[in-house]
Amino acid sequence: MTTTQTPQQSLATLEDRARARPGAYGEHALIACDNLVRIYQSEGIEVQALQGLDLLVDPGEEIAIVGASGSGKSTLLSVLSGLDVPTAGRVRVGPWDLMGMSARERVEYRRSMVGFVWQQTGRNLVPYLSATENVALPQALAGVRSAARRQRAVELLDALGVGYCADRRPGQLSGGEQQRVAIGVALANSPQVLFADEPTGELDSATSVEVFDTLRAANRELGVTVVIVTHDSSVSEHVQRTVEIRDGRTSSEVLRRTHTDEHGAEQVVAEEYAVLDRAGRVQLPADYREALELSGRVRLALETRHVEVWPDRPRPGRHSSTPADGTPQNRQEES
Ligand SMILES: Nc1ncnc2c1ncn2[C@@H]1O[C@H](COP(=O)(O)OP(=O)(O)OP(=O)(O)O)[C@@H](O)[C@H]1O
Repeated sequence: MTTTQTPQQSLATLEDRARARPGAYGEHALIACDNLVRIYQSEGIEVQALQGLDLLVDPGEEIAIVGASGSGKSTLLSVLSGLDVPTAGRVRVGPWDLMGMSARERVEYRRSMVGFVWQQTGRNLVPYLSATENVALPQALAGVRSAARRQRAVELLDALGVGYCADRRPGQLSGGEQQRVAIGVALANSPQVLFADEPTGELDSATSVEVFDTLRAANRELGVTVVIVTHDSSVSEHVQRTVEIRDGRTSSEVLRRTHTDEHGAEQVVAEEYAVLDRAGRVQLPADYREALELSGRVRLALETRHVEVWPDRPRPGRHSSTPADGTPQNRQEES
């Protein structure tokens, strides 16, 4: 039997199908890195700094990106800040496609969409200007009128808890105060994203906590999405989400959330997740691999709600490599 569709029906069918189709990768994210590759050529040697990195950051998140030296953090930050273009992949921040920007668009992107705090305080602040004048400066470059920029500078410094520093120059501020004023400078032109590169690298741990608190205030009270890049893994105590980069790829995440127990007391729970990339690859943490001596080939078993990973170890007196303490149904056995 054949059915005939009216033009309206077929149009409705097409629309339904289009709506049911999965959206583009990361379409609701503010920052979407899709399979980013960055290859450096240095004296005939190729270095793959980013090796297919995927990362999504939602609007309003505060995240930290951590990783050992050489893992690719600075390369990723250079790409996201519009200073460098990846070799392959796609990267979008808000409406800006960072792969296809002209030089002029890059300047505009850096001026209006993103703000920066660098590790070296000298790079963030002009030494002969007061804190207020430092925060007013980027606004002047963006064409904001004098009275309005001064008012915003004062309000920003107050909101960040460093209003008392307003009339002091950087040389009259502690390292922590300088970085907190620098956060004000970064937020001067109301960017949607704040990138902080090792913002506490030159500070002791007590002062670092104050800077993290200020970044949190920027995130929670002013609604700015905050991305902190650091090699300091203790940062995960100060943010809700920590993404670890290993060998140029996102490898694991720590998520912190507040849990209320049966007595009404609030507890912070931190859970570690592995990251499954879009090709289905997952990196097992080193301590898991070492505990079970997992290496090379492993056996997978699909269970109703989880996947098991077994060492591929022969049992004494057997030819098969079925694990000694269970019989997983692997894919080969099922088919
Ligand atoms: N301009 C460049 N030319 C050649 N190789 C580079 C260049 N920049 C980075 N690399 C290499 O790319 C890899 C990733 O470097 P990257 O600086 O992104 O790592 P990182 O995690 O930021 O390290 P660190 O914490 O030490 O700054 C390293 O092997 C590095 O040597």
